[in-house]
Amino acid sequence: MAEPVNTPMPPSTPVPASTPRSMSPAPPVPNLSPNATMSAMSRMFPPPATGRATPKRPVVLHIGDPIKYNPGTYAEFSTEFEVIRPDAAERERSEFIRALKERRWGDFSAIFRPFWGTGGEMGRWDAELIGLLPDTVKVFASAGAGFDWVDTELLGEKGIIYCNSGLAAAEAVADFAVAMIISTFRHLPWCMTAATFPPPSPLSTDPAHTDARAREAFQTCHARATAASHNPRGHVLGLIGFGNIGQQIAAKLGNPAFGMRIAYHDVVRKPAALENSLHATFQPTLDALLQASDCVVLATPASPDGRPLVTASTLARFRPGARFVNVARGSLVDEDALADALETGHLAAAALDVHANEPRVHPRLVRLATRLPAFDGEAGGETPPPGSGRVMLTCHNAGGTVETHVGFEELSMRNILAVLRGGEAVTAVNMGVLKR
Ligand SMILES: O=CC(=O)O
Repeated sequence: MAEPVNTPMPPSTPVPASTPRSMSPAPPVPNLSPNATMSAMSRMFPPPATGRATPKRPVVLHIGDPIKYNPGTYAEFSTEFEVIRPDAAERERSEFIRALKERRWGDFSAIFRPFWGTGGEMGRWDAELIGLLPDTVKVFASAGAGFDWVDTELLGEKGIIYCNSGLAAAEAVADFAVAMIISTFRHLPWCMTAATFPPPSPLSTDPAHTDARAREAFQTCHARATAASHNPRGHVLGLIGFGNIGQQIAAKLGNPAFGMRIAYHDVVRKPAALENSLHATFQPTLDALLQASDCVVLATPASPDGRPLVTASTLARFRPGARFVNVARGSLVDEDALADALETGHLAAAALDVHANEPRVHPRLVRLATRLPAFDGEAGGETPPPGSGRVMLTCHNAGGTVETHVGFEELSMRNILAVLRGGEAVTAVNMGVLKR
């Protein structure tokens, strides 16, 4: 049964630290400070002043968890609209389809998904689901930056505006990317694995540090990681995608902070004023970017056809010893080819927050992340052998902060308020294909 939600908010379950982010073409980088308050967010995404009373309140279909962080905006939202929230069972695909077919929720005007971790139970928003939406739907506003799970073009053909929330996630993703980029220069997975090696057995009473293998792992890493580690300063950071996230990464790692030299490639060159303010050099082709970069970062949406951008042939064009970071989508990378490039040492290191078959992480990459480099006895030299301990792997966490979720909720509501009041959406992504 649908849960009526025009009542005070129930406490909701904690928001999973899943991950939002957007690589969509960027408006100017907003000041989404970690301390952004509800009212600050409201100022950032103000509703247009075109509200008009309607005799019957438009219906909003709210999929996923109840609102948790923005009671003020929600009070406005739920006064203006009749909000219907299908329960978890109704959100399963077969039941969701049945409900749409029998018009269980009537002629709703908007779809509202405020969280990334819930509200996706019905699976991909493809022709099957979109074809069942009533003609009254005008806007679908969702948490999350990526929209590879929804056919935004088809929504546009039906006259439905799709709004993402990448703007709210950009700072969190960029911060996480900074950590990952530094990891590729300093081999943090190796340092961390060595410090905790061997993992203590639950039955052992022997503290790890008395284990000879633990001492050896520590001392080897302490002595040898130096030869493989570099300061990011002066190295070229090559960003594939220069939307909100790419720009924020550039701002955090370029001059004067970390002193990296910023290069980027995107489908559309950014205005000179923006390039100048971020000291960013445009590379007109992907090849040119790869050949110029010491560390390549993916910050671009998934390919519409789901095909990888980073393949064996792309990897062959990276500089020998380059580093690679992915905070975009796992589907953009051929993971076997990446494992090959790390095992041969063509790439020095990688850091991957996203994976092609989440929640499964590619076993070759896991091995590369968790095995300590095996030195070839005393004769092994200073440089560690390629591959092992050179990959940082995380669980699609980059965008997952409280501040991001505060922004997701607020921005999704602001988008719906704007469109249903007859104004402009704040973060529409499919206006180019919208049939009115
Ligand atoms: O990956 C998460 C998102 O798309 O926001």
